[in-house]
Amino acid sequence: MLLRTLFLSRSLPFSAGVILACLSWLPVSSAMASVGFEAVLSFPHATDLVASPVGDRISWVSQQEGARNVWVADGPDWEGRPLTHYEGDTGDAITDLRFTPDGESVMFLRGGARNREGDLPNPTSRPEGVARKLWVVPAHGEAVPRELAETDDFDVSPDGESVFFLKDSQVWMRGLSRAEEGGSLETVKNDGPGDKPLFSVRRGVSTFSIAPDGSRIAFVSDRGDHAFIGVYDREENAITWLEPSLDRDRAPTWSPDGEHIAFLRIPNEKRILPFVPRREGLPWSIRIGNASTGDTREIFRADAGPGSPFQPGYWFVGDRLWWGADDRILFPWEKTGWLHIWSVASAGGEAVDLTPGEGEVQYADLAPDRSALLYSANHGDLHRRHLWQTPVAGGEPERLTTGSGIEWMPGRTGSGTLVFLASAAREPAHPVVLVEGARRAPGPPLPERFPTQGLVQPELVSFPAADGLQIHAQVFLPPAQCGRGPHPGLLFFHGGSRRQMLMGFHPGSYYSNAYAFNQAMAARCFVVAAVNYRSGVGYGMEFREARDYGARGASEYRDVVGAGIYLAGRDDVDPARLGLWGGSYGGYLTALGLARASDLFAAGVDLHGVHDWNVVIGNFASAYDPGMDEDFADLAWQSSPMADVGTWTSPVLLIHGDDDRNVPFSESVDLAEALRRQGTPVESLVFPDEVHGFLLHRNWLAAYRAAAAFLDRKLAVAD
Ligand SMILES: CC(=O)N[C@@H](C)C(=O)N[C@@H](C)C(=O)N[C@@H](C)C(=O)O
Repeated sequence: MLLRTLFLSRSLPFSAGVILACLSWLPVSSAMASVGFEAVLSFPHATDLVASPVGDRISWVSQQEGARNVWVADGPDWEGRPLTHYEGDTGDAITDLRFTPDGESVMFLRGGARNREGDLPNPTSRPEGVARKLWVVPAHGEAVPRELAETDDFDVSPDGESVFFLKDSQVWMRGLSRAEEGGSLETVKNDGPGDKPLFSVRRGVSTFSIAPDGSRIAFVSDRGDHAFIGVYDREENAITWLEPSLDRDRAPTWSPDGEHIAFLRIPNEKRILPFVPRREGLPWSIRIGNASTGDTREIFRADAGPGSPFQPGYWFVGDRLWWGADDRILFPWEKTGWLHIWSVASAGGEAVDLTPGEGEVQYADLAPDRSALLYSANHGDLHRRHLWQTPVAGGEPERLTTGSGIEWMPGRTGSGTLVFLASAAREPAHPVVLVEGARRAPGPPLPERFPTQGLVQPELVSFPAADGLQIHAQVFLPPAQCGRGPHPGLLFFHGGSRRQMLMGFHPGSYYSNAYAFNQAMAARCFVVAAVNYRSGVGYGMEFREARDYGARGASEYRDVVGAGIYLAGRDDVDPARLGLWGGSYGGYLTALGLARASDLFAAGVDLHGVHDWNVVIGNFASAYDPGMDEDFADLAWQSSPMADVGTWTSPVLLIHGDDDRNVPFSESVDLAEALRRQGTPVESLVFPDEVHGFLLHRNWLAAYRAAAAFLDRKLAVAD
């Protein structure tokens, strides 16, 4: 950087230029150094927070520089401590954290999720291969994790005596016992049906749920264009189907008395494709099934229009129902154009909007006594998340948190303590316990080298897209040491696209890293704008299901242009030095911007980007055949960067892991070939056996370092 400044400063005689450049470089270098990538990515990121159903205890997963571990904290001191001690950047995800019913042990899965072909990720290319296993560790004392089974899904019986798990898409069972009082749980080898599943189902089981008394298991058997819900009775050794239909039944949810099951019934619709707007659907319904007879009855049916397609929510709400107190069934519904949680009596009747207002629920769960719903949402503060609780039959929601931070994943311990995950502009995701109204942070602490003081508070801005739609972005400004500018500008586009960047560190690890990178690029004297483009979440259904977005016309490209014009129009930005970067869907918008507007955007970094919708849609929808609807396939092609590669002249850095299950590696291979053929400068960085959202911390570090170096080379100094 210094060398380029030395020899490119035209406005002063060389000697003065040298002196000024040296002087001007030193504070900038200190700013850059104060937010180095190693340091700004050194934070612990908390996920998967769970509250013990008994007593005052929490557990969560802490991921720090690639090492992932299970932590625990106990009231009243709430001092966090690790229960596991996995070291190193191994890429082994820890998920599905769960307390045993007595709160004395924590169970979890270790190992990444399978792809559609059933392959487990192996980003370190271990020659011996990898596994995904269920572990249990005592929540106190000398915690030694014990392996229970190789599986992808599990649950513990309500009495804590048995563990049920999925293996080869069938349900297996093992007894649980403790070798000694207070010791670790272990499976009792000979308790259970030996070396075969507890029961076998044709076409297998995709999910299951154990009845409150442990005597029966409700399960979903997904059979392609339809899905059944069955109930296996352990004593009768028999399966009862809940009124089988031509639809897709899912989310079996037991009544507290174990006699009934609430479930979703969603009509199959063949031509539902991802990455295109969906505003209407064949209305879905909620039914109550008798677990003994299999008889069912409808208690709710979505109206036509908004909310007619079942919307599971993004990030955390998911495919689920809740059976609340007074037999209220709670469910997500977008009837108002905003994703809310509603409730209806299990006997049927009028549904009630529990989370009214202009905002959408991101995460929800019942309080332990089922009387109230705890949820995180962005009502009144669209660019953050805060917590509320509300009675399951409806009423005025009570706000639990406010302020400039972001809160999500609320829960209550068996003792009633409110616990949640939180972040802020300079604080990555961490667990919080509310004690007498005061926040306690069980840890782990930020490392000394984390550059808290080098981070900026992003500013919220909005600007018109090329078609006038109001678009919001967070702007990260360079520190004073960078001088007045004009500075290079950098636009960031999140992926998904059902995502939203927020006014602080993000709940998701992928975007928490991206937020940190944007902070680091501001410290390198870029003006950075993270753009919440149409088809993202947080702004309601109309914005999310924007007309003609994605493969149906790339209308979100108008937001890319609007963002470029906004940035170029800032006094502190040099319009000749605008860059783009983003991953996956954000890589798609980066590529689209460079392909269609290399005159506006001078360079870009495209991580695992989408470049041909007909390829990527086919990767998600195996039945998709471009030949079946040539008009759509042509529109999808015209909506893809590959269609406009001929006008792409600006340099690009392509970064991709070759075990990418979301966006095939070939998307970057094919784009590179097309660009090379026409002499467009293309650089690349490839990670063998790495998946879509990089599992290895070192790969994120390498990617961000390469991206920053590339953007520095192309944009940092005015020609
Ligand atoms: C079907 C669908 O929408 N899948 C998305 C979750 C998805 O994989 N989108 C990618 C194109 C993408 O953007 N992936 C990451 C970055 C994400 O945030 O999902």
